[in-house]
Amino acid sequence: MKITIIGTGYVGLVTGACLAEIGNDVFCFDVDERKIAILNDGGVPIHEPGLAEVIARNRAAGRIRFSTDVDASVMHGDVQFIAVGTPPDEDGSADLQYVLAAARAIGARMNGFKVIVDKSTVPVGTAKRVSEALAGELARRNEAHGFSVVSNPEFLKEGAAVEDFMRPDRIVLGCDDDENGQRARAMMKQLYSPFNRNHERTMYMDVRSAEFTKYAANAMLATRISFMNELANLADEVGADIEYVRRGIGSDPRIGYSFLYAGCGYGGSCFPKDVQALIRTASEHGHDLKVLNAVEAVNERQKNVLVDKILNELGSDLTGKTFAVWGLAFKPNTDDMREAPSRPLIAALLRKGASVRAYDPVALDEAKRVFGLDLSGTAEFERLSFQHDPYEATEGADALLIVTEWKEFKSPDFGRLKAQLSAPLVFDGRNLYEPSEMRKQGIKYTAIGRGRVL
Ligand SMILES: NC(=O)C1=CN([C@@H]2O[C@H](COP(=O)(O)OP(=O)(O)OC[C@H]3O[C@@H](n4cnc5c(N)ncnc54)[C@H](O)[C@@H]3O)[C@@H](O)[C@H]2O)C=CC1
Ligand SMILES: O=C(O)[C@H]1O[C@H](OP(=O)(O)OP(=O)(O)OC[C@H]2O[C@@H](n3ccc(=O)[nH]c3=O)[C@H](O)[C@@H]2O)[C@H](O)[C@@H](O)[C@@H]1O
Repeated sequence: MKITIIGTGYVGLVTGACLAEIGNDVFCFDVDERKIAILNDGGVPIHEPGLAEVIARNRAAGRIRFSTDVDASVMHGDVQFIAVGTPPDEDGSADLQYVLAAARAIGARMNGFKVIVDKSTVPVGTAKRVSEALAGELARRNEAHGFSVVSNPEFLKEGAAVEDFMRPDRIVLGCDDDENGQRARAMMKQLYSPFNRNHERTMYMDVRSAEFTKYAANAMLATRISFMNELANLADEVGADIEYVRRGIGSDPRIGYSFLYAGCGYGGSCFPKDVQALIRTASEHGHDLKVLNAVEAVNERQKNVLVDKILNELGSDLTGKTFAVWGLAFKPNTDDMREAPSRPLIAALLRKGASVRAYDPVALDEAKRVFGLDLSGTAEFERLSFQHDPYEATEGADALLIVTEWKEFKSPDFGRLKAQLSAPLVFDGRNLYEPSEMRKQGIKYTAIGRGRVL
């Protein structure tokens, strides 16, 4: 099938590459000339395991190409995926300007039946607005081509995006009931049939329910995390260990083990913005989503939990102290720094007078860029440095802080750490180590919700 992908970010690029991998003819369009130039030079602008290989294979086979040519992109695809960003607006609602710009670009050029797929995460009612934008452009041109807008939200996780796309838990398709909607549904069914393998994973529903499903999924996952973080803070107070509690409740299949890890808060480009957007949608309909408001508030507080523990241990003036920070990306296996808990943590330490030496296996360039945007020109920025080796960061530091659970941090050389740190202090925002083992190593270890064993 001929597919156009509009927006070559995390979702668009993975969608395009994976659809090419199963034999489709894919045209990836972006307005960002820099990204397209990198892709046309054989590079990949983001770090996503396995993606470079899939792109290289399909480029060599002639099944995927990258361009900033909007006319060619609209001409190419019978199916046009909109995978542009939907960042939060000032009031927390999803900013739809890029989605609607993409819709208008299609409407201004289409010359035959098209299926337009909303892949971006968009609030209930957006497909209707996309339809109106397309119809408006067609009316302006005095042309009447058929089209249908399908909602096909994406559930992939960064760091495992290719794997998630190729082996989805489910494919949600929201289609209209009219003739064009049925035609679109048949095309989408054919497009996704290779992913269904042994049983049908595709779920058909109306467009609004599909749009809502995406927000409900992210809101539920964020809720589990904030719930566990709140209990972890209580565990610290009452002298229980949240790791035992996690295992104890996860074994109940009605609860399950996934997404029960307490930590220093959830980040990323999606949970924070999608929780906010759902709260905003609700308030537009006169509803106050009490649970989700609490989920967000708990997460905001949780991003400070490591700073609180440090101040508790070292006192409120951190002038002259140096902290090594391991892990900057919002989660492992990505270079994405959007809403990363490392950002407010490092900013707070710098504000308190400390120096920070930061290390991340892949996010250093992106970290330099975002901290430059956040802090450049300030006195604090002078006290922030980036290291290319984890032990360069810890040499002579007053404490080590762990913010992202990269695999390479799971089994460090504790002897070396202890010898390097000016005092053997580790503050772990991701509960990577066994407290009893740390005690044996002679390291003072503070984690999240592990009060009983400390
Ligand atoms: N990042 C993730 O893990 C997931 C993201 N999503 C959703 O998918 C959407 C995209 O997210 P990301 O891929 O992370 O965003 P991104 O920011 O990585 O990429 C968006 C791309 O769209 C391009 N773009 C903007 N306006 C355009 C236009 N008019 N025409 C062509 N290209 C345009 C930008 O230049 C950029 O390259 C968002 O709605 C997000 O919530 C959904 C599931 C997972
Ligand atoms: O809509 C989206 O963009 C995506 O958002 C999340 O994916 P992602 O943001 O890539 O990463 P997650 O693995 O969900 O982690 C999000 C944050 O939660 C934190 N987290 C996760 C799990 C956990 O148990 N505890 C916890 O603190 C992570 O450290 C990270 O900061 C969802 O998991 C995807 O299904 C969804 O498609």
